[in-house]
Amino acid sequence: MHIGCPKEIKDHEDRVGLVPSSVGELTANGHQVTIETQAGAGINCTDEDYIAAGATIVDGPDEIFAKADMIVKVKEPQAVERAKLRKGQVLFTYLHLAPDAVQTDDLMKSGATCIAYETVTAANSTLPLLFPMSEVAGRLAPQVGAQALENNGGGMGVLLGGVPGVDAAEVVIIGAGVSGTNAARIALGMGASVTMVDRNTDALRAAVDRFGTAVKTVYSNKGNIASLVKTADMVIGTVLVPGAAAPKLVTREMIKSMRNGSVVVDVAIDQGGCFETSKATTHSDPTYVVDGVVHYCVANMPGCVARTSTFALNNATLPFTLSLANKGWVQALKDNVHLRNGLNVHEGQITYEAVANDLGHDYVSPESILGL
Ligand SMILES: NC(=O)C1=CN([C@@H]2O[C@H](COP(=O)(O)OP(=O)(O)OC[C@H]3O[C@@H](n4cnc5c(N)ncnc54)[C@H](O)[C@@H]3O)[C@@H](O)[C@H]2O)C=CC1
Ligand SMILES: CC(=O)C(=O)O
Ligand SMILES: [Mg+2]
Repeated sequence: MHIGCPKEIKDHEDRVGLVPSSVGELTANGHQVTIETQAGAGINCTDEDYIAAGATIVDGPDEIFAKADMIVKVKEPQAVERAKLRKGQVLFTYLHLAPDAVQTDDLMKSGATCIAYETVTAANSTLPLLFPMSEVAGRLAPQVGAQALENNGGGMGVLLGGVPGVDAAEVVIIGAGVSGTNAARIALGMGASVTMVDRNTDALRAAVDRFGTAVKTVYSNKGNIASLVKTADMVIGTVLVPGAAAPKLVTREMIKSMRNGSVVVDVAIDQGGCFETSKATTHSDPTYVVDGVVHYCVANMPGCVARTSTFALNNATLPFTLSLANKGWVQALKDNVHLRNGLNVHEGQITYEAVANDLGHDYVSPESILGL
C-alpha cells in the first residue's frame, strides 16, 4: 500500500502522523511511504531520518493526497486538505466530528473512508488512540492554567501551590477519566487543592485509590458543580461521551458566579467544550475573558509538546496503521471490532451513531458497509 503523511497545517501543530521508526516498520512490511518535506521538523526529525527509514520525501502535500491510498495525520483535515481527499482513499487521524458540521459535510462530499483515532476502542473499554493525547493534555492543563492564573496571564495573581501561610489554589476537575486523572496528578504535584467530579462513581473510586485523601471527590450534578465552580480558582473540564458533543456542564451563570481572574481550562473543547462560554482557541492566541474569567480552550494542546506527543501517539497508532496497510481497510475492520469502531465516514455516509445523532444525519452501521 502507498501511505502518505503530509506536514500538519493547523495553527502551531508541530506533531506529525508518522515518526521515522513507524515508517521503518511500514517499509519493512513492503509498503511505500511518502512524507512531506519538513513534516518532522517540530519533533526534531529530519528528512534524512525519514529517508533512512525508507520514505520518499516530496515538496508539498499535493502529490501525497493525489497518490496515497491511505493518509496518516494527527489533526482533523483542514479545509484545504479536505478538498484534496477523494473516494477510495483512507484517512486515519483525529476527526472530532460531532461538534464540526462543516468538516463532516466536507468529508462526506469527499467520498473518502475516514477512520477517527478518537473512537477506536480497546477490550477494556478505553479509547487507546485518544489515551496518550489525553495523558498529555491532562498533564498540560494545570500548567497552562497556572500561567493563566498569573497576573501576566490575565488571572488574579494566584500561585497554584500557595506558600506557607497563604492558601493553595482550589482546582476543580470535571471528568475523572484519563485527562482528568493526569490533570489531578500534576495539580497535586504543584501543591494545589484538588477536587475531582464525575458521574461515574467508579472513576471517583479509582481517583481515591490512586491519590488517597489528597483529592476530594464529588458526584457530578448541577448543584454540586455550581457550588464548586463558584469558589474555584481554576476549573478544568475533561468530560467525554465518546464521539458525541460534550455536555455543557458549566453554564454562563456559573461562570458569572466565579471571582474575577479565575481560570477555566476546557480540555474537552475538541468535542465542542463543556463550558457554555467556551470557544476553540489556538496556541497563537490561547485565552480570552468572559465575565472576568480567563478561558483557555486550545483544541490541540498536545501540539505544543510535539515530540513527546508524537512518539506517544505513534506507540498507540502503529499497530492499527500496520493492520490497515497490511490487510487493507475492509479486512482490517472486518477482523477487529475495535478498529471498526473508528469508522466515522465512508463514501458520503456517517458510520458513527453519536456523530449522526448530534448532526442530524442518517446512521449507517460499519457492519452493513462491510457486509457483516
Ligand atoms: N484539547 C485537547 O488538546 C485535547 C482534548 N482531549 C479531549 O479531552 C476529553 C476527555 O478525554 P479523556 O480524558 O480521554 O476521556 P475519558 O473517557 O477518559 O474521561 C471522561 C470522563 O468524563 C466523565 N463524564 C462524562 N459525562 C460526565 C458528566 N455529565 N459529568 C461528569 N463527568 C462526566 C466520564 O465518566 C469519564 O470518566 C475528550 O473530549 C478528548 O477528546 C484529549 C486530548 C487533547
Ligand atoms: C485528541 C486531540 O484532539 C489532540 O491530540 O489534539
Ligand atoms: Mg464574576
